[in-house]
Amino acid sequence: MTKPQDGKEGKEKLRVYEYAKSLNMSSKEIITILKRLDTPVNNHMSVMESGMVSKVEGFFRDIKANAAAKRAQGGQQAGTSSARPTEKRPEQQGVHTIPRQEQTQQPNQQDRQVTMNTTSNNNQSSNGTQQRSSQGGSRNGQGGQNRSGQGQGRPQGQGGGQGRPAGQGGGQGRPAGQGGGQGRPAGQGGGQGRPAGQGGGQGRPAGQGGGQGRPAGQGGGYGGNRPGGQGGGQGRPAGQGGGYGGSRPAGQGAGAGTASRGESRSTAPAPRTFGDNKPAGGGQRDFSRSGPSGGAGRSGGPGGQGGNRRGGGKPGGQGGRFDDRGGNFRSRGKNGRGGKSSQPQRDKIDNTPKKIIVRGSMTVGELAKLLHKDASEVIKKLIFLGVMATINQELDIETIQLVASEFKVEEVEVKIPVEEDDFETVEEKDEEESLETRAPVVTIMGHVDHGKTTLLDAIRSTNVTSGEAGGITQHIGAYQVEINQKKITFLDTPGHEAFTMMRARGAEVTDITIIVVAADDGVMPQTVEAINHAKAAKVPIIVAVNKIDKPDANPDTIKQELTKYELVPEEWGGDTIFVNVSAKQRTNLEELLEMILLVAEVNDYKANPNKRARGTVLEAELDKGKGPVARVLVQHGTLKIGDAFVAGNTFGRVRAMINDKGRRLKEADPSTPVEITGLTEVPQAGDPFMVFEDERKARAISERRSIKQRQSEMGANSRVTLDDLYKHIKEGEIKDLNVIIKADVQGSLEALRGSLEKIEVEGVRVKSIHNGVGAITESDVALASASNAIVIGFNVRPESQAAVAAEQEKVDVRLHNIIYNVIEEIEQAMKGMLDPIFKEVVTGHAEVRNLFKVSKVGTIAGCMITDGKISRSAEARVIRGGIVVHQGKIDTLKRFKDDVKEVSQGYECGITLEKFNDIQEGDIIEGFTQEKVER
Ligand SMILES: Nc1nc2c(ncn2[C@@H]2O[C@H](COP(=O)(O)OP(=O)(O)OP(=O)(O)O)[C@@H](O)[C@H]2O)c(=O)[nH]1
Repeated sequence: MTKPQDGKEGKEKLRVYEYAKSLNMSSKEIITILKRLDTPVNNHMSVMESGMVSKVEGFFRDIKANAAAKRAQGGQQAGTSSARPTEKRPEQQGVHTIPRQEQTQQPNQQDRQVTMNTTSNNNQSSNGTQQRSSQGGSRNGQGGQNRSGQGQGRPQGQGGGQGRPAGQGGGQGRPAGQGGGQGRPAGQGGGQGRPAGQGGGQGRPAGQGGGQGRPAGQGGGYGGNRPGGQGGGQGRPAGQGGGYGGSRPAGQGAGAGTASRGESRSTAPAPRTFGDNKPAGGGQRDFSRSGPSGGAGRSGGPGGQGGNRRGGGKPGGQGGRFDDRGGNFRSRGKNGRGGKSSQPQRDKIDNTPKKIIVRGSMTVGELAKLLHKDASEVIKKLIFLGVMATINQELDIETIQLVASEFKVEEVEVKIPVEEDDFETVEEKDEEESLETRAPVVTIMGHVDHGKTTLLDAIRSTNVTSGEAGGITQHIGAYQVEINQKKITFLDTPGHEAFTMMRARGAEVTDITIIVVAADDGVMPQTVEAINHAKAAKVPIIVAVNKIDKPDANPDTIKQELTKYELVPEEWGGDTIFVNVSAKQRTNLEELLEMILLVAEVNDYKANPNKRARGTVLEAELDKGKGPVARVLVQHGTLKIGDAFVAGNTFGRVRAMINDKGRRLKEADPSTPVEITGLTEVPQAGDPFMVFEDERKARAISERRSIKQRQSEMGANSRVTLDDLYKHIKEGEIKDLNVIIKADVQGSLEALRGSLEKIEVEGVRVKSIHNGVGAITESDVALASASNAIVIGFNVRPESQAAVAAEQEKVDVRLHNIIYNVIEEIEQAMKGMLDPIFKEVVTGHAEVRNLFKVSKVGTIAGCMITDGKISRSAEARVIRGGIVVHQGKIDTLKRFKDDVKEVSQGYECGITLEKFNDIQEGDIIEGFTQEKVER
């Protein structure tokens, strides 16, 4: 009692909930007590006036006094021996057992119970808890009595023995400890049926239960008006009945079940119970029921009532179902008012998972299942979160996370499955902060003999001698050099064939290209090819003017020539970096490397190293010793030993990894080239590579990919051909037709290119991505394949290998010998590319006769259709005095209150226009549509 006072003193205004808290009680309990004391309050936030506090305290004192009296009485009735168990042992058991609910969910209650129990032994304590306890105590006391009353009825040992073992019996329904005291000693009564210990745990706190039906202690409740004591005995322990509202005095209940209600109910059940193994004291059912209610009864009190009712309500026989019926109990508890708060917890085992894995959106029902909850519980949470949802409603991941956190799920792991079979097409978006700078990947291209290989070797050996003294570089398709503490990765397959082949396979590996031009030779056909390949790939170009050591070297001529290909040196106002080098003499190599770093810095190449690896197979072969080996460039994530992966249509597990220096690696981060073993088959260069969680999955994916590839090889190709150009354009919104022109002589080449590039019909134009004199080569086909281009041969034929490649890659090669035919063919194909022509068709007119201004809707024009019809889907223009004042869409079209699709001549209708409210009486609304016209 001091507590509440303290609380009050501490604050100006003491709210009900604060006061309740200080007593370790619920607000509802306090509100109920206040009501009984004729000082009703509205809710838990109401202010406790000082008078109220003292009233409540007085109330508690009365109860304590009553309880003490009853205890004394009970003691006499039951005899000391039986009384003891009730008060001490059983209670204690109960307390221990019960905690199962309370420990997990309501520690306070546990405390309360304990206190209560204690209090029953020590009624004198004066603080809030004790008050409660004291109530409890009284109940217990009663229970004790009741039980004891019963105790006689059924021998302690017996009842429990059979029906439920004392230890257990209390079990859920009700804690053995309590009621048991006398009626059946915990130890005994419980017997088999249900262990006292347990029962208590869940059903109701040991301390209370009053052994059987319902713990006497409870009955006492706050102020029961009816003599529960007696009835309690068998039917239901008096104690409970008492509860708050109980009309009978709790204290008494115990007895023989005399209580008016007690009897009727209790008696009926009792027999069964007994018969069934339960100790006489209380029918099992009674027990059980009462147990729950009473027990629950929050040690202190309210439970009591519920207990009574229940006890009575259901015959003992049910007791056996304790466990299963938790739910029932609970709900009844509520109805009965008693122990509302504790009861739900009793039955509830918190089986909410600590962690859930979410793989995309799911329905409310699915989420409920995942959370081990009823859908209704999830829906309830959603309502709290402001989302009205049905069981079948889809929830997005964010909402799922919110709901999960509401249920106190500690971790929600979101695993969005990627379209795993076509993993190369899936673009993984990384958070900006997860990205780290990676080394640029460089490819060297250029004309034959201009020094590509020499340059690559020079760069590599420069690096070897400087950083990797004595190291022997391995050929693994690429190597890394380090300059100024920054790495650069070079693909060591020179030439644009490999580059384009990669691109044709969808692998965008290169970040920067170096076009090598020999200063003594100048720009040659393959130089141009290389430039075109790089441009088609939209990769920055650095020009390395090589062989400047040669006496006839003339770098400026090279610069001059390259301006034709839009490669203008910076010093001439362009943006292309030119570096004069001598691969042979290793002149200016550092400057070249620095320029690469500069371009890299500008482009800020980044990747997320902290995820599973993805990359591209640079080369692969069957090694006699190692089996299939693949040289892979890791582009995203980090590749680790033991990772299961798919490479193209093959799969494997990384057994060993070596880098370009021949060192064994355990991990390879982005831009690192590595040679890996552990494949089951040999993939192809350019194949995409990706790590999966396990080998089984990797195998399944690779198998599906193989099947798919075979199917697509048999099926239609996806390359652009003149025949299905229109279809491709429609699907892909292609607005340029890429062509590669090969001709017999420069003159006809220029003529053809000029004519084709002039074809430009309404935004669609021909783009010559590469042209040259001579036969159609494999490289032309590869470029066409990579760039979705058509190859036009004028008076030339494809080389045999190119023909095969074109066949394989499904590249459309058109061979002509009359320029006019080429142009006509291309023009026709392009017609399909044109956007359709639309013609406006006026559907009708409406005259605005009335205006209705409706807030939130805007101005509704009450119209009469004067001719034709107006459709909801049509566009409309507003004509005022012959002038068009607005053109836009119709928002709503109504006949009376109904939305309609169209209204015809002679009918009235209401029209609102999208984003236009300035309509006036007398305006004419003209409805019109756009119709497609064939070209
Ligand atoms: N004087 C001089 N000769 C060079 C230089 N770079 C390369 N060479 C020579 O040019 C010839 C061709 O060099 P490569 O490196 O094989 O040229 P490439 O472009 O790789 O040739 P392909 O592999 O046939 O395409 C070799 O004899 C080199 O020694 C240089 O900077 N100065």
